Amino acid sequence: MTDPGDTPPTVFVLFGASGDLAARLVLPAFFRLAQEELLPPQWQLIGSGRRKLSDDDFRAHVHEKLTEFGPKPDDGPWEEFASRLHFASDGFSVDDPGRLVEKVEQAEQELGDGDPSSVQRVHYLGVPPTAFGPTTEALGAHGLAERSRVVYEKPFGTSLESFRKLDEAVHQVYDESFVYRIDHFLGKEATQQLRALRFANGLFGSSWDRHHVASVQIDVPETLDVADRAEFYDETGAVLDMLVTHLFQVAAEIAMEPPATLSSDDIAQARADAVKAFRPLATSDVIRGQFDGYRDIDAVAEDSDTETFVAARMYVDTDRWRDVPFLMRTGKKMAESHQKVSLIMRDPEGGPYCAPGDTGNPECADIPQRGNVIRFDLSGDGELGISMNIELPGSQSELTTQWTTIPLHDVHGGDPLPPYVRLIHDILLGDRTLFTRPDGLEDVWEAAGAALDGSAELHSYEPGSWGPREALQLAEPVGWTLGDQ
Ligand SMILES: NC(=O)C1=CN([C@@H]2O[C@H](COP(=O)(O)OP(=O)(O)OC[C@H]3O[C@@H](n4cnc5c(N)ncnc54)[C@H](OP(=O)(O)O)[C@@H]3O)[C@@H](O)[C@H]2O)C=CC1
Ligand SMILES: O=C1O[C@H](COP(=O)(O)O)[C@@H](O)[C@H](O)[C@H]1O
Repeated sequence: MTDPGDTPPTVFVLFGASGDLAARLVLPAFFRLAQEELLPPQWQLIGSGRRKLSDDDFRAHVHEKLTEFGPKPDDGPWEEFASRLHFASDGFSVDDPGRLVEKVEQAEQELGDGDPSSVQRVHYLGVPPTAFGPTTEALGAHGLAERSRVVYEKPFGTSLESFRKLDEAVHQVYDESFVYRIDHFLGKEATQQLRALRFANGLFGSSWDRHHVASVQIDVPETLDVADRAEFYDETGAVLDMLVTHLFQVAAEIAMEPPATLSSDDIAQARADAVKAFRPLATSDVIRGQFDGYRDIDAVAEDSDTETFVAARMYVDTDRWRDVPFLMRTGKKMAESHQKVSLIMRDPEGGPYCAPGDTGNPECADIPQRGNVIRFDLSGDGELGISMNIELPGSQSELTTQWTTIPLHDVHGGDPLPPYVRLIHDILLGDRTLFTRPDGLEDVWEAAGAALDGSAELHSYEPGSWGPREALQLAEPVGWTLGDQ
């Protein structure tokens, strides 16, 4: 991580500071950054909300949430951290800025060492998506957009139309270079490894195409329920919550052509170009599912047809990936929780070994199915894995599949960080590499095709299963590498 020592004094405004995202992800990330000494030398955080809270009330709230979600305040430096927390009550809108403008001015007087205009502002919109537009407009109207970066949570739009409307509203106030749209899967440690493994290793870079890869799988089953956020979930569903956001961005990281450099512009451009090449999903390429019992949850409509599961088979229309299925799957209340990205390598041809059932050479010896896989585990600190077919040591002549793994927390000298810690650090330093751009997002809606247009049938599935049976057929002939293939 880059030393933040040169970062100017910073006022960080957290809209939605009393909400769930702030409690579970943003405030813990801030505290971790303080622990790692990765915050600017001079900073203050102002929570913003419609309720009335004093600074001390807010500090008590943050203490309670850190105690619940970690890192624990007792691990320090809590007192120092708490002294930099403030709260601006009474909301923030074009008509009424509440207490926010005066709180920001006060912070800038304290931080600016006689020059408040030397203080940079970061506005983090941890509010419901419907509040993105009005809050941005209010930032412009009350002069708080000056000297600032603005951060949007996902989803940034729920359709092409709402995306364009929001994008226009944001650009009325902000130049694109100051806008940071979060997709936290891009901030995961193992996602960074996709680029490193491929572009820094000739062995893998030369295999990264349709000649060597039979199928790409981005598999994110979750055992998680939705009962504690049912209202949000019933309006959103798995396609918007996960598929066209996180899974598509990871697919773009895999599918991208080599960027000219590692600059943030080149990488974001490569990712955006990859999304542009996604072929719109056809109805036969999408399986939507809903777990049995979903409609009995409070706050879920009795006749809800929101999907809690989606599997999709996408093709990327570039010469590199022609005819290689990108299989994506995610759902709630499934059998197991994983976040695994796998490149399943093609079986060898023309030699003494071949795939089971290969009729070309009746003499050849069978190799294990899906024996050669490059895998990225995005969960937790992340892990890389490669499976190979090797000769079983001993007297018998037999192949077996063996995995070799690199858990990222074991890498000597490394210090894996949770995605929100990494992303907030990048925002403070002005590095936009891991954030989405409007050109990349606009094409997402086109690619979503049948996943969003309502043409894909809704199947039911048993809680604790791997989803509807139909999703298994989607992955044939290679099959999913997880679960009951
Ligand atoms: N929770 C999560 O795990 C994740 C959330 N997100 C995204 O983060 C954002 C916030 O999510 P979450 O914290 O769960 O949501 P919440 O419903 O908890 O809302 C956050 C806060 O925003 C304020 N708020 C609510 N409605 C409005 C409004 N109309 N205008 C202004 N402020 C409002 C409320 O504070 P007050 O009443 O004090 O004003 C509330 O506490 C959303 O965009 C969500 O999609 C993204 C990934 C994960
Ligand atoms: O954004 C979201 O992501 C989580 C899964 O990601 P994790 O890294 O927090 O495990 C998902 O459960 C949630 O539904 C979705 O909104």
